[in-house]
Amino acid sequence: MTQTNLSPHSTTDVAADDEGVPVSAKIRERLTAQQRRFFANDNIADVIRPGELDALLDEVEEKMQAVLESMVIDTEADHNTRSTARRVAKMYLQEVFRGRYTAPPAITEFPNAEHLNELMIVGPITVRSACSHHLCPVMGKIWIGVLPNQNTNVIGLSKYARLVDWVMGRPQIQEEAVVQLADLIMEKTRPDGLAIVMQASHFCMSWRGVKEMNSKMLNSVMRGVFLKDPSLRREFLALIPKD
Ligand SMILES: Nc1nc2c(ncn2[C@@H]2O[C@H](COP(=O)(O)OP(=O)(O)OP(=O)(O)O)[C@@H](O)[C@H]2O)c(=O)[nH]1
Repeated sequence: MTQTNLSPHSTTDVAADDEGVPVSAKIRERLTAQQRRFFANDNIADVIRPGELDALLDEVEEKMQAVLESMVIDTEADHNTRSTARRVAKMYLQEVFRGRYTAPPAITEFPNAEHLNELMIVGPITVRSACSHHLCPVMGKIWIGVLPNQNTNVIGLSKYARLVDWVMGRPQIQEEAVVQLADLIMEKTRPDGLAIVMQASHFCMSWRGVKEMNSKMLNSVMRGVFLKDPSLRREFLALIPKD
């Protein structure tokens, strides 16, 4: 049996036979072969092989450097922008868009031993995201309401924040982000009902464009009993603090 001693993120275990092919092309090829979507708000962690994230970082840095050069910025002489391409590549891949490139957070599930069936609300959970259109920040908050049943898995409170962080750490549009989050929580916990409200400021509307400083987008998604029971929906909405 052969054994490798390579670390999970070593660049040296990227196959040598396809040297010269950009790592993004290799990853795209796998996604296409699986007939998988790879939109900005899709997670592609499972097709990224050990070492490839480091190679992707180098590739994005190189392309970002070309963007700075096309913007006629003298990154050699300008000490402030000398490492900007690397910083931006790291920011995209390892920070603000890491929800595309990393596996979902581990979620510890507990059986609903006490047969809890009362409404539970968690929030506000901070949202840090970016819009798919301009890659401008989207900053906001989310409230999640869960109506469990006897078979629902109970998950730790902090795990809701981890799931929000994972879904929002991708270029998103708000309407799709809440739906992705709802699908994920439904899949993980299988409650009788789920309600999510998100409120966010879109910097593409304040920093640029119409330069509207105070408007926010508010949207919600309701699943299961929240769709059928108006009084439960009202109870959830009434319990969310208005600030
Ligand atoms: N529905 C929706 N729209 C969004 C979201 N985030 C940003 N937008 C909008 O997406 C639109 C992109 O519009 P375009 O007309 O293609 O881009 P643009 O010419 O730069 O538009 P302006 O922002 O009006 O200058 C803008 O109106 C943004 O305000 C979101 O989460 N949901």
